[in-house]
Amino acid sequence: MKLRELVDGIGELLAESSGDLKISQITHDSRKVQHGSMFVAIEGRHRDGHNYVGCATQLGAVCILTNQPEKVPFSIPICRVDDPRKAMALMARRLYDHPDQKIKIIGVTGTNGKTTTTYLTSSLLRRLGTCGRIGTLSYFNGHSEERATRTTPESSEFYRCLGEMVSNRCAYAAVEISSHGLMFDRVLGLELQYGIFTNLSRDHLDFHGNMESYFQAKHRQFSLLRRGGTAILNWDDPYAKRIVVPEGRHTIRFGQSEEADLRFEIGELGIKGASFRVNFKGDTHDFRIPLMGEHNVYNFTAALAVALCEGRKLSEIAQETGDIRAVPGRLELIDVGQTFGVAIDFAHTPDALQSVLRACAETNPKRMITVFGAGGDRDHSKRPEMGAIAGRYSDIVILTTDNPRTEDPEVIMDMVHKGIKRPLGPGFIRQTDRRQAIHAAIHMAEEGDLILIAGKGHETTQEIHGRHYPFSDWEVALGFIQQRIRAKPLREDRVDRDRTRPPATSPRNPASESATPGKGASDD
Ligand SMILES: CC(=O)N[C@H]1[C@@H](OP(=O)(O)OP(=O)(O)OC[C@H]2O[C@@H](n3ccc(=O)[nH]c3=O)[C@H](O)[C@@H]2O)O[C@H](CO)[C@@H](O)[C@@H]1O[C@H](C)C(=O)N[C@@H](C)C(=O)N[C@H](CCC(=O)O)C(=O)O
Ligand SMILES: Nc1ncnc2c1ncn2[C@@H]1O[C@H](COP(=O)(O)OP(=O)(O)OP(=O)(O)O)[C@@H](O)[C@H]1O
Ligand SMILES: N[C@H](CCC[C@H](N)C(=O)O)C(=O)O
Ligand SMILES: [Mg+2]
Repeated sequence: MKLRELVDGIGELLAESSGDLKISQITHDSRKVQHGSMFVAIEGRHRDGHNYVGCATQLGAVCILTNQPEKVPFSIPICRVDDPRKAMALMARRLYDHPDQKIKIIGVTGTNGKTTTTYLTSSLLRRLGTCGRIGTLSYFNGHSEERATRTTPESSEFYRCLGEMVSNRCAYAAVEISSHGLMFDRVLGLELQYGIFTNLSRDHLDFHGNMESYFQAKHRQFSLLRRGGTAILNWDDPYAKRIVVPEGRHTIRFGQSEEADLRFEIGELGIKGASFRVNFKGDTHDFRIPLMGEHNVYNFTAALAVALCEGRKLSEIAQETGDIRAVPGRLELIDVGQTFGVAIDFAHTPDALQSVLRACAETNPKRMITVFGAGGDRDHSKRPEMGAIAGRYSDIVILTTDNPRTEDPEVIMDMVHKGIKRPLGPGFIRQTDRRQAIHAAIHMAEEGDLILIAGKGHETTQEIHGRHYPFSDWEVALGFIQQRIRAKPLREDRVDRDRTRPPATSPRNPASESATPGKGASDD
């Protein structure tokens, strides 16, 4: 696209003569610059993008988008704007030819359940057309999957990915919209056909300060709904009632509340999944999904709302839920025939941990063993709460390290420890090394016990001081279970190989055989 067309009405070209330049790509990251790129220089919290203008130019950038042209000492065409992130979003949307006008976008916001809901939505829509996805696990453009950098990437990547979905003839895109994404204008300009609100609970207060600001950030998603679009709200969450849906948009309230338009009633919850009855506009059907926990019934119902709006029938969807698969790292069971259960889950907020521990309790384990920690450089206030919840629902708590990032793991663990409210001993172990913590859980487990390894889910690395060390809870746990099986063979009839995923399926860095921090570290 010509530079002049891209900039028109959004910014000011400092040398009008450069208007005919062709721009092929737009990026905020000098490392991703290609020949023909517009480089957006952003002054961030840690680094100043202007320091990378030289590098961007060498890599082929042909124009710089900035609010501080005086910081660009090179003779390169400059576009001046007031806010580079906002301008980048509007220009990226233009460069990729307004992809949100060509496919229906389903935005999902909320503290927990976004990733699961986007997967379920794309699964329920697949008979109507391909559904792309943007979120924590990966970006799927309808043809190939790329490793995710953020849950909601910067607008340059976000719109590029939507553009690829259009080229790959996707009919839909299910996208996770994080509160950071909304605050940093990563999805500015986007028009949503559907806006889902899953729930709101404590998280990210390091960034938002308090729950009210956090809610207001999430609330922004609903201003993106296009006329005729639909807000899909979890009516059992008190925050949903405060969401103001703009005029000319529809609303579907889902949940167990009498007031819900799409109402469900839980039947049975257990290790094999959930059964429940759904009522929508007088039509009632029984559902059974192979996902554990009431929280997954909420996620499923949100996805169901989209499918129903798109014309699918409750009766036909009820017939096809058997092939739904667990999302990687979300209550994924490892079952290679051992006599105790092992579940891997991404719970890293108090509410998620409580939901997942409740789901585990519904399977009536002999003893509940929980291995978990809290991430560094993230909301401190959630740490003791997570400790309290783990203590409340577990017979044995093994407190360990998550991604400490730049923090001291012992300090993080001290904060979680405060909430656990039980003495160190057989019911409460502190083990800083996550690998050793998982080892301890697997070697103490007895027949009928259930081990939950929470916090890292699908992640295949552990982040320590800016370096990512290969580490996969799945692989580490599987290795120790197999070690135990070799030591004492288990009953053949319990082997369920279908529930054992092949190693390192994650789109992120595959973890190496050895999951020991210190080996094979990579820079961020
Ligand atoms: C708080 C936050 O979200 N910060 C994000 C923000 O950082 P920042 O504005 O401070 O940027 P910076 O790191 O100082 O860099 C400034 C500029 O220099 C550029 N740069 C930097 C280095 C270089 O070599 N070349 C270069 O061009 C950067 O691309 C950037 O444009 O912009 C950066 C560039 O896009 C992001 O990498 C960074 O994410 C940080 C690392 C992060 O951890 N974010 C998390 C909290 C996040 O966004 N999470 C949400 C929610 C997760 C969820 O709950 O699901 C998400 O959507 O992922
Ligand atoms: N509807 C829900 N309510 C409460 N907890 C949930 C719900 N759905 C999932 N969880 C819990 O939250 C964890 C993360 O789920 P998921 O990845 O779907 O959420 P997310 O909102 O995408 O999270 P993130 O913000 O980290 O990307 C799960 O592993 C589970 O423990
Ligand atoms: N999307 C989440 C991921 C947290 C994962 C958890 N393992 C941790 O490190 O806290 C975040 O950025 O807060
Ligand atoms: Mg997610």
